[in-house]
Amino acid sequence: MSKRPRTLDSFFSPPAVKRPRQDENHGHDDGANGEAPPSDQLSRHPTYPFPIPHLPSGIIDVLNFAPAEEGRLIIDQPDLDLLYFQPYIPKDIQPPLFEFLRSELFFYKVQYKIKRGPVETQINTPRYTTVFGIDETSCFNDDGQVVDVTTRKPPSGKEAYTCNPRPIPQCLDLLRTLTENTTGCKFNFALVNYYATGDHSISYHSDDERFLGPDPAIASFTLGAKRDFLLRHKKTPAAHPSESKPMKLPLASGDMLLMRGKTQSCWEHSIPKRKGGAVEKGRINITFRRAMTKGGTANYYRYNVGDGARADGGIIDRHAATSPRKFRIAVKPHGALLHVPCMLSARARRLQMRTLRVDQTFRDTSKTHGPAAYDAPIISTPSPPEGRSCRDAQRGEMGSYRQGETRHMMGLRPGVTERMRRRAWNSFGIERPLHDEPSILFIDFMAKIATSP
Ligand SMILES: O=C(O)CCC(=O)C(=O)O
Ligand SMILES: [Fe+2]
Repeated sequence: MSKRPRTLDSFFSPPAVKRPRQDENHGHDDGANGEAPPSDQLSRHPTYPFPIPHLPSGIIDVLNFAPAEEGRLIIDQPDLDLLYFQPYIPKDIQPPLFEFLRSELFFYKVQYKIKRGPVETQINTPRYTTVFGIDETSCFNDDGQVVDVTTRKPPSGKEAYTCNPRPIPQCLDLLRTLTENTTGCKFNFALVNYYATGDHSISYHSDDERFLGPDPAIASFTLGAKRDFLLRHKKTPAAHPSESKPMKLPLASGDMLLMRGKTQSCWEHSIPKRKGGAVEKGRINITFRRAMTKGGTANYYRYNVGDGARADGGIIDRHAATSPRKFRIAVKPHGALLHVPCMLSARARRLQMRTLRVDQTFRDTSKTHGPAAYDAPIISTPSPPEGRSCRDAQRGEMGSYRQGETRHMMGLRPGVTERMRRRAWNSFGIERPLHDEPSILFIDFMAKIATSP
């Protein structure tokens, strides 16, 4: 990290939104203080906008008891072959796993154009998505490079990928392996949908693309809010409507539905919009699939990550649901000042404070800048110890906010109790408060700004 200029203005200038380099020292403690997660606890890849933490061991331990229930066969309709686990993921870890994935994965709201005849239509995907994995023809070598499975060389020329495939991070790969063991199926893709509100949906479709091969098996997990999953037989000349009836499965947190056999070729499924408080807490759906060809990989990245997976390096595009930004906190012995340069458009954006973690490490400014040169204390303002969100701030708990500006500050009141300070620091992943440290410390961290739908 370069030295910061000393003026207040320069401190307040929004940090550049840049793509983290792979060799950046994410989450690594420089040894000065604190216990940021060790680097081997993160899944990293140049295609990731930011590293993804490994699953906490508490979740892994319980996950190993999955499936929580035996699967129930649903084969009583023509061409339907479902195995339904209610639930698959043990109850105790459903909420933390949901929260973990929601805050640690990066999601996109993809837009794309389709052409029907001369008419071009823009589609706005009505949910957040993200995808990891690569088809059967290739894999990632130990350096994270995409290589052909037989030659072990990067595919080139006509064989080259038009997207940047992303390896499945540890937190999803553990679940993928468990699912393979339970089902006897092979999966190389993890496609994640995040339905943040009841307005989010997926319309009737079937996952019958040729690149999945004939009669594909797809394992589909639910975490968070319960949502109805509708199924109906496709209208084909051979189908007799009287022989099959539409179905509704109220998929609840932890459930896993394995769709296999002719389910994709003969049936369609959807998650319709729903109203009501319960759906507003959001639902994550993870599907594991197996793609056979490069075309499958390109298709999945195009529709689930959009420009985020372009081979030319574009990562976080404007459709990103959660954009990682680097922020900076200045900690004084008697309080903390959090300066959050976020492009806040009133109710549209929320700072996901819970998703913060220390990215770089603290820096003792008495050595690098000299505390006298730093005038941050003047912006010290009352706010809740863990100033949760910009909305808190708008209720008057935020101090220095100038209309039309892209800067926000939330701070701990000077003189907060040791306990409050400890909590605040803990919320940034710092276990040991630096209360006897006389100088201002800077902590750089990543936060995600979620754009509400
Ligand atoms: O959210 C779900 O349960 C279904 C998702 C789905 O059908 C898909 O991603 O293809
Ligand atoms: Fe689907």
